[in-house]
Amino acid sequence: MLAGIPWLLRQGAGAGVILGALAYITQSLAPALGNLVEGLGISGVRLRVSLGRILRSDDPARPATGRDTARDAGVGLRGVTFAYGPHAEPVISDLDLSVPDGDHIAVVGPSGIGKSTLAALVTGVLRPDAGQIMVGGVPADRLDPAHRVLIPQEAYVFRGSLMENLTYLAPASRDAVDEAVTAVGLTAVVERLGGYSAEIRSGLLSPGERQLVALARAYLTPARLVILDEATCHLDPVAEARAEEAFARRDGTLLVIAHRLTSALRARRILVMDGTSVRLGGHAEMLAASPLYADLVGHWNPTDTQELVP
Ligand SMILES: Nc1ncnc2c1ncn2[C@@H]1O[C@H](COP(=O)(O)OP(=O)(O)OP(=O)(O)O)[C@@H](O)[C@H]1O
Repeated sequence: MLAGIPWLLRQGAGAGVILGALAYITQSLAPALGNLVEGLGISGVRLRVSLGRILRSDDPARPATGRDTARDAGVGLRGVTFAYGPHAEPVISDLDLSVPDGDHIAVVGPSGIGKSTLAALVTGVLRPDAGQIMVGGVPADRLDPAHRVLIPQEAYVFRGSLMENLTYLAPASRDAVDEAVTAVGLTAVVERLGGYSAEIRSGLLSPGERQLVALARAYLTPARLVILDEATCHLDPVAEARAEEAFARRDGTLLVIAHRLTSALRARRILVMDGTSVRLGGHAEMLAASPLYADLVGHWNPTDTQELVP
């Protein structure tokens, strides 16, 4: 998709790392790349250099940063097909999907089936080879980034104060920050660090704590379409439930790429991607309609912390 992607893949960057980083670029974090301190599964310096090249690229395939205003946070896909190259097998094939404004959907499926790719398409980071993706009546790649926020698995924090990290995407009052911190379950971290003026530096935060910061940062934006792409995978199940429920209570549409089956049970509807078909429905409906989902539920032990990889 981008000139830098093959280079990044050769350096060992996974799809999630690349998509997450590109999503952050389209979410206005580009100026902070120079201060990127951690959250990367590969060499931060090498990734930074490559992303710098991508940002300077005149490649027309580069992610769009549109400015169109959505009328709501509904998502519609019609006949969407996407492959990672002209000769590659499509990851998404002729997909139709309608997610009304205010819906809460969990996306479930085996590793490598295309869940992050779907998230990147809806976010406008990737463009479909065929078909159309609309958010609130606007093509996804022309949407003003302020209308949606993607929180990828790789949670980025930056050199600067905790407050700067939390309010990077949108300015917020102290009360709003307090509310977001309480809602996603970041309070204990703020207390441990000694308050919002604490300086964030490499090694200070665990992966789970970085995810909580990224979640609170997203919670503070006005975006009404929120996409959590395994954004809580480093949290324990209780912390994950708290953070996810905070976003479910928030006004707008929530798409959760599920890391644990509990995310599916919390959602209003479940999108099951199993390679041959994509089905959408409630828990009971999916149990009856999707052998893959029934299998996942059948093997699920509510007392353990197993992940959603069949
Ligand atoms: N940048 C890329 N270039 C080429 N192929 C890619 C790229 N990113 C993803 N893929 C491939 O596309 C397919 C779907 O990947 P994707 O990351 O969307 O799956 P996923 O369901 O999110 O997986 P996981 O649950 O492991 O995160 C996989 O076969 C993957 O190897």
